[in-house]
Amino acid sequence: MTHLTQSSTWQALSAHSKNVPHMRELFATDAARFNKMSLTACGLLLDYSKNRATTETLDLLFALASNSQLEAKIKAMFAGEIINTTEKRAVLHTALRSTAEQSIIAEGQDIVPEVQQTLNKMQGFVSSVTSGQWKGYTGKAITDIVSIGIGGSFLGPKIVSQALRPYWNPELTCHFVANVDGTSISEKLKLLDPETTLFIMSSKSFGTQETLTNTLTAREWFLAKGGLQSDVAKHFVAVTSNVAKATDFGIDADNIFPMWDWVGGRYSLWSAIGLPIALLIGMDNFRALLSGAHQMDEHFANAPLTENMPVIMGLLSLWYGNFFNAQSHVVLTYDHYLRGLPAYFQQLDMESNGKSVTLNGTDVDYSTGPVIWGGEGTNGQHAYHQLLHQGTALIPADFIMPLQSHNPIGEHHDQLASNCFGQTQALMKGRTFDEALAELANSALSAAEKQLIAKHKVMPGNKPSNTLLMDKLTPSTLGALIALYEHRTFVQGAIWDINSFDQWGVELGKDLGNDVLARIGAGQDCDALDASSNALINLYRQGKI
Ligand SMILES: O=P(O)(O)OC[C@H]1O[C@](O)(CO)[C@@H](O)[C@@H]1O
Repeated sequence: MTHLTQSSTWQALSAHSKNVPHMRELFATDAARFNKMSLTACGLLLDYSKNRATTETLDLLFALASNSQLEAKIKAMFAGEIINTTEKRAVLHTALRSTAEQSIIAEGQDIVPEVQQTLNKMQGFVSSVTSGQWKGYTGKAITDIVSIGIGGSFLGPKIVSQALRPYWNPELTCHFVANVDGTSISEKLKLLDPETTLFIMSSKSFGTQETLTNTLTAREWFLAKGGLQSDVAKHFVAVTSNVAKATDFGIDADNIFPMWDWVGGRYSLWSAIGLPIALLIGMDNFRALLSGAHQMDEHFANAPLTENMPVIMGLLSLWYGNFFNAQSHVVLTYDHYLRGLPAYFQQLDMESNGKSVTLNGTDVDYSTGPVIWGGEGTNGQHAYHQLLHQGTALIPADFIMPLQSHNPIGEHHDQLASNCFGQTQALMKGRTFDEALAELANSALSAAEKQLIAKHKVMPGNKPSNTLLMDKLTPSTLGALIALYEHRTFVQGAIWDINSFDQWGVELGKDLGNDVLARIGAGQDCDALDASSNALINLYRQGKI
């Protein structure tokens, strides 16, 4: 057994998990439950009262956090210690949203000036493109941006841009290409005019197959459509920590925006990887996004554990994963602009906490990161919510909703909000057999049929949910919301004693993919691998089954 599962707090949580009353009872016996179990920070309100938690539960969870040295680990991250031990890197995405007055040391050097310089370079670029001063090769202003990148170099820019649609510059459109599937880039290129299109190649490593291939295709298209090699600099810029590789690739040195090893890919939207966002919403709004995230950083670093929003959310999710065998966690956004957020949180959390060994290499004997999934309310209510209400799996849920809509038409927002609050209530209360039977009292069914149908209508309830509210979706509240989930992921990784900042599991697939590519191109049938892989490669080479 690991130290964690051996600890008396873990054992106490395990015993306590069998004795928590149904949430109906918890609400019935405490009218002040919402007041006690909700908090506001950085423009967000978290209602965590609809959880299987009593004061004893929370005390034990906070003790677990303290015993795991969570506060010291938070300090170590903010201080730039090498907490990504397998890659020997500091983890300082928080420095990207620090104030210019701060001083943050990574590898012996204050990194704040570099961060500010890059923001200023972005500012100059954004103003040059949006003012029309930046011209394409025929002298026309840029109308279309194509952002090429994958993983964190795609999801952050795409989903944050989508979320901040009301703030877009109407003169610009942004397209996102990630997948190496030629269909993806082909369909985008069909819409574009090379004279007015600017490509942003985003790759921290500058070595990711998908991004390199898509950029080469974009460059070939540009040249085939009439652009000259000498015009490439007017239409291609790059964001990378590998400046040498980007220049070798042919990107003009002036058109390279730097990022750094101490920024993980899935935490990089705050760096120049966020350039597509900045172009669309303008630099003032981009800075407001950073500032919202910075406020959440301050809250996370300074609030006591018991009043710390990311800590509370991280602990409650761990509670269900480790003590109620919850294998997944659903994120439900009641705002069309936030429809991409579940996919963003999916990479953030699953790439970070999908780990099976502790920092010192011991196999874990507890569950780590759950499957994160979700979608947009109310659509999901007519699809997968059935399983949330009556399925056999316990799936804790986060409901996220702005109180004011950017599009306040008629009764739409009242209906959206009532669905959101109705769902959390239904999950919590459920419906008992007697209630179901009473509802059928006046129906024409026979007594036996009523008994049977009532059985099918029973909903156990006691299904946990958090509700996160904000006044309005703005760059600042969105920044705080995303930083909240980043830190929630950190809290869990810290307690599980895993490295939330590497991603070795992705590498084997990449290596074997490259090996298969070589075999496909080898000009002869493959017989060196397992029977299945050989057959699949050979069928692919023949082009028919
Ligand atoms: O920005 P890069 O280096 O192209 O990497 C893209 C993505 O690939 C990964 O390394 C692995 O999927 C992600 O963490 C990262 O965001």
